[in-house]
Amino acid sequence: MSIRDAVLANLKKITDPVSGQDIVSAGVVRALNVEGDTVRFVLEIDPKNADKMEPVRATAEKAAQMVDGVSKVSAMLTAHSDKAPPDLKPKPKPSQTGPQAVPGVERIIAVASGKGGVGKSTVSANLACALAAEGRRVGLLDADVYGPSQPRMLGVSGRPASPDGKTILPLRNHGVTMMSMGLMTNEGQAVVWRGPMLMGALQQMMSQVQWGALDVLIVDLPPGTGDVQLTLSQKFKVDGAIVVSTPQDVALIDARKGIDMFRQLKTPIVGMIENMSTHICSNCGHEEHVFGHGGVAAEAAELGVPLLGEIPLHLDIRVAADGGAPIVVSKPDSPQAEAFRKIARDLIAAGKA
Ligand SMILES: Nc1ncnc2c1ncn2[C@@H]1O[C@H](COP(=O)(O)OP(=O)(O)OP(=O)(O)O)[C@@H](O)[C@H]1O
Repeated sequence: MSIRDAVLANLKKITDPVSGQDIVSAGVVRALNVEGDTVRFVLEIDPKNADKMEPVRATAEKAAQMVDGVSKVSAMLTAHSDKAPPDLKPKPKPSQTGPQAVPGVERIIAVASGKGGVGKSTVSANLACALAAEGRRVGLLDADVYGPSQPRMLGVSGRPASPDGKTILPLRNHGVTMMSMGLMTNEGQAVVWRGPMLMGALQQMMSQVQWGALDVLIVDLPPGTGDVQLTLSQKFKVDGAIVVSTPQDVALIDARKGIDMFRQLKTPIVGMIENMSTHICSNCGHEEHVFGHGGVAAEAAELGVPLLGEIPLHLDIRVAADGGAPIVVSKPDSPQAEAFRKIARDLIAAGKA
């Protein structure tokens, strides 16, 4: 186990007195940095809890110190307000054209799929939580207006507040700051989203939601190659796209269309993920390939894009997502969670997330 993983494992044993979760899952541990035998991290807290959190800081420092190979630890408390992170967005100049960065957001990664139902939202939720567990500041925008699923997957309910009528306060769980376009409409009300409306809503999500400072904003796109994909890539500087596919031919044909679209839009392709790869029976351990296996690896090789990982088809992944705590949070040590966590670690190591 690396020093970083061992430190994270020790920090996970400490409870955040505010949320009741462990301090890593609660997103309190930030900017964990290991250099040789020196470990540094910050605990991001609401300033009004400073007194309560000082003993937690001292315990966290000791916990990191216990790890073999660590000789120096620096843990600091930094102020953060869950309710209203500082608005880091200067008003855009009217003369600005072309794709823009979102101030305060270091990178935007789009998660796309050619075909619906291949597990794009499940992958987005697990990647977001896995990156947060590694200490990254992560935002997740559910841009799937036709079937928003992130509130359920991340276990958040309620509607986002807008105290001043201008800014929108996102929701937060498992260390991930989340906003869903589906939450902007009335529950149970079918909405026909037309192109201009979608464009307006997406821009509103980027510029009016108080994301705070983020290392990475993951955008869970609707399936296919429609208006949301176009608007996102044309209006905002998208640093990379991940295309999720199952191994079947029908899904792969659509995944190829997705990759073509991003290439035309000049959005760098981070890679492909095969979801619902091998299935291992939870009763007998028998391995079978429900949708085939390796189809995405072959397609990725043909298209010249990296294969980021293969996620097994496993009942626990669905049950966890339906239960509001993705598998990387509810069973972080399972092989299923490890498949997601490895992708997250590789993305960080490659400077992509
Ligand atoms: N690896 C997996 N193992 C088991 N179940 C999975 C896996 N990936 C996704 N699922 C399940 O498949 C269903 C569809 O997944 P999900 O909603 O993530 O797909 P999607 O591609 O985002 O769909 P849509 O196109 O409708 O937005 C969900 O019930 C989810 O829990």
